[in-house]
Amino acid sequence: MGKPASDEEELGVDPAFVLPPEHRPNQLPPPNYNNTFNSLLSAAATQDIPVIDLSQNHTALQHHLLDQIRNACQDWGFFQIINHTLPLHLYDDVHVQAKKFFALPLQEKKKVQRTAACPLGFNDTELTKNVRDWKEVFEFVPRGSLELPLDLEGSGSKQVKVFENVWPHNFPEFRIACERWAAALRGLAFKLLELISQSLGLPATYFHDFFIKDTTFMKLNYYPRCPAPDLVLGVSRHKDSGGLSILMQDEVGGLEVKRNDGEWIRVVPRRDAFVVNIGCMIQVWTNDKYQSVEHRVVVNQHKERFSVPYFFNPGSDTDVEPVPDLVDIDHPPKYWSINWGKYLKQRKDGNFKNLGVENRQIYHYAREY
Ligand SMILES: O=C(O)CCC(=O)C(=O)O
Ligand SMILES: [Fe+2]
Repeated sequence: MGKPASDEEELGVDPAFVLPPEHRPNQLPPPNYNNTFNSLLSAAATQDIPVIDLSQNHTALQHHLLDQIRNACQDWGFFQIINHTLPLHLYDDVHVQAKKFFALPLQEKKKVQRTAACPLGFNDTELTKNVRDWKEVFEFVPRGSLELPLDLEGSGSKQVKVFENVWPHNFPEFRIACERWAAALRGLAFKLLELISQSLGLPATYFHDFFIKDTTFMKLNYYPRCPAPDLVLGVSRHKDSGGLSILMQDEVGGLEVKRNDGEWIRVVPRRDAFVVNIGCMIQVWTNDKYQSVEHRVVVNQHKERFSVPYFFNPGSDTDVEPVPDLVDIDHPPKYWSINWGKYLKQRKDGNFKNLGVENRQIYHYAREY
């Protein structure tokens, strides 16, 4: 990327991936891989994000569950859920098919490549904060197509552009596995949204209508082994921008969450758990009561890694602003209204090419900004 080849030889990787020193990962001692989830528990960081048991979701224990969710959202912005009742064999199918897809020759994957014109499909040049991520991604929308506004400047035009999923040809089992898993996740996403509403003292279905025509994205993330894991990241530090993120990861580990004291904490992979985190739109709705927390992905020299996030997002035409019930004289609204469709479009454009400026963030809509 404009640098002499010698830089690459010296660094071990293309300089486009190399982070400024202050954003490079801290190296954990090399884990003792023998391919089981348990062996990794001992090698990972000493504190884990809260693990919440969803089987408590019945009258006798619901109070307790809501307390746990409130505490996790306030203290971490992240938690893991167990006893979620989703059939894991559907995830295993996705994992198997994802492995097959990413093992295809690059020219095959590029046939379904994401372009400047369409934010769906395969991508191996994603940027986070304008540095290349050490990963390959396949992205699709569970609804089949995505409608985004054309006008970002506020001319009042309601014109939209419709993007369709792009699936690899002659690979129907890949599409079937992805669509089945996405369909199974939608119910869980609404359930989590209800619990979050209740944990805020709002009616369970308070946010439902915003998500009826959801713009949910799913990603299959593939992080290849990396010769220089101390210089690059699979995904640089970022906050998820939408509603809720619900992620399955394999046993390798690498996801790190920024604790409120600024320390990066490794999320311990659990076969039976989803990682759930609050996105920026929930931060705006809750007027900062629940915040979207920075996280990043560390890669490693020994093992490739897969993860499958489900980004549960509101409908494109949703105007997101602090919920009136969460605002009062002591807690005045911190944000102006954000049109989710326009915000999403701007962020997608920024992830695709280096626009030379910081990507759109919610603090650009903060009232005192
Ligand atoms: O791979 C992971 O564990 C997290 C990925 C992530 O943060 C993202 O895709 O936004
Ligand atoms: Fe993320």
